Amino acid sequence: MPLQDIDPVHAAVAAATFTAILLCYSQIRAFQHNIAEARSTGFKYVVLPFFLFGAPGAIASPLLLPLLKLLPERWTERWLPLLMSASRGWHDGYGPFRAIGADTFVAVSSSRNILFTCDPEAVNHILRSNAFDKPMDLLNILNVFGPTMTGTSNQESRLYRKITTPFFNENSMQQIWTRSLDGAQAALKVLVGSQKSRHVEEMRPTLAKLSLYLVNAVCFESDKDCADELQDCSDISSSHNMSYSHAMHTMLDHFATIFLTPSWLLKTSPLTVHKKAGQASIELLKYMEDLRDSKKKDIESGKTRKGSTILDLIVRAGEPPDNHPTPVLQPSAVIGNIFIFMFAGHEANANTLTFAILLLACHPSLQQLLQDDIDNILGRSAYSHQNWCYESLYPLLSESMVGAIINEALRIATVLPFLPKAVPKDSPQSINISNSTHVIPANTLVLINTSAVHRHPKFWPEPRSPLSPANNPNPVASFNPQHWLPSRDTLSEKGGRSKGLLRPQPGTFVPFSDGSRGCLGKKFALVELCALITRIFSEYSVELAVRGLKLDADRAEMKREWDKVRAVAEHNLSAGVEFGMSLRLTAPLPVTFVKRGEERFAQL
Ligand code: HEM
Repeated sequence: MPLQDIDPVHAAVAAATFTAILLCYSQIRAFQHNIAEARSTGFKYVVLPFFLFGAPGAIASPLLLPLLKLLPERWTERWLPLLMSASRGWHDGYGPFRAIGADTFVAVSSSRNILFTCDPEAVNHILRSNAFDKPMDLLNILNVFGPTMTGTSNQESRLYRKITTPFFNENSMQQIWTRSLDGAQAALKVLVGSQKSRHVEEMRPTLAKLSLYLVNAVCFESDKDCADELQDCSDISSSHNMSYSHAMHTMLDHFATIFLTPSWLLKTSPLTVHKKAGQASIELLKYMEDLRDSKKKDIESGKTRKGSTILDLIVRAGEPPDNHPTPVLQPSAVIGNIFIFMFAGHEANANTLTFAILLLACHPSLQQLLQDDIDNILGRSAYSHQNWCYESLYPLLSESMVGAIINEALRIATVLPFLPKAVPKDSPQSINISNSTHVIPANTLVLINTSAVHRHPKFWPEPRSPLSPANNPNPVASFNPQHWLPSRDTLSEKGGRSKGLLRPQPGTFVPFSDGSRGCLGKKFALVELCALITRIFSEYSVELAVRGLKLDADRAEMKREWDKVRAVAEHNLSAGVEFGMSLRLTAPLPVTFVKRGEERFAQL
């Protein structure tokens, strides 16, 4: 038939049909191939209709997931929780593993297979083996300002770690200890003022500013006043439109928008969300460039001590060494790594501290045990934190109820519900579980589900709440710092004991990850949290805010009101928790800070 006789509509339909058949065929082939690979591992497998991870997943999820949720549950119960891992992973905890009946399994999709695991042997092996890399396609979200230690391959990240590791020495720990004690005092002034007790509607914003202030003071040489930073009243210089802290927190609140929207659109879009996100990222970039430039000047004029801060180490590595034309760090990596330390160095601390305080507010009797330990350890120096010596007190406090509470908050409110890893594209990796070897095919994505690891029923049995058994998960009912102090309360046998605190079996407690890509700031975070908790609870108790109760209310009435407020707290600490850049409480949970001795609900 001559070409001009072909009906264009028919031609288009034929082309579309052919393309659709080709697409279906290639999808079926890809599924067949990936199912065969999943079988070859010897693990159970589940088939996913889509691969909803990384940037395409983040765009498609808001449209697809609500539709998939409309399907009958019995069709979706095995795979939908896996597709919703990013938003629901913490809530579901061990649930998906229980549903599938295995601690390690493969989720098959046409584009890529995912190995999900919460098995301690597998977790320990994967985290400690350098052969498992980071999935850069998923983590490049962190490289918005330039390559970062967290968002790059093992090889590149090793260079950034080598440059910054010298900062994490005992001198820096001493500094974070002292600054945190002063910072806690400033935060208490903002939260409670000079009153004996005060309701605080939302504690997290103040604690987030405090953690950001601390990381800037110790790692980035900021000389800003803590009280000014906490109240957002530091001077904003003429070259900026937002305070530093406002820029950082707005940027983190809009991280996904910034990552997914092209920068030209952020600049020109009329949408408020784009404008806010764009302005915050521009402002934050300017702040980081200002820091870099003023450090460069100090280095040139010899005004600064070599290697004393993260800023110094990063900026020096960005300068060409004598007789060398190129620096060790590229300019974009200088800014990228300044950003990652600012972000990683405060967000997780603020969230962990918020959870720890709120969980203690729900448990007055545990708070009392904490304060007993603090009093015993501090002795007569209790009221003047200026004399609290890091070298002598930190080891004691970290092995007491203070350390137990930090570990328990890290266990329950797992800051990162997943640790992503990847099998290299060109070499399959084997893991041993219970004396069986499993070969994981090349390019498999590996998701260590830390929420399931930390709530694995075999290692961390959880009591149900008598108040609201329906809450799932139930951090309030599960909060049991005495897990960590077996000598106070003999719980189930779980591994050995390191000095005072329980040392859990390898692979059952990994809030900071582990191995060569484990958290570089682990001790920094633990020292900061220890100082803040000790300083706050040495002087104050924190109670759930029970409003409208008369001063002469009798014990029964007080108990009734308290139980009501606690049930709301249990619900909010479960349903009101979200994962964005890290796990956060987003529901309101007002508390009352009370001078010790003035508590109203301690004895109920
Ligand atoms: C409660 C506080 C903290 C928690 C729970 C925490 C947790 C983690 C986890 C789980 C990772 C591994 C992430 C992954 O594998 O994708 C990590 C990495 C990292 N953390 Fe932390 N972190 C905390 C505080 C800090 C602090 C205070 C700093 C710095 C001052 C810091 C700096 C880093 C850095 C630089 C990395 C990247 C390491 C690498 O990729 O090689 N973190 N953190």
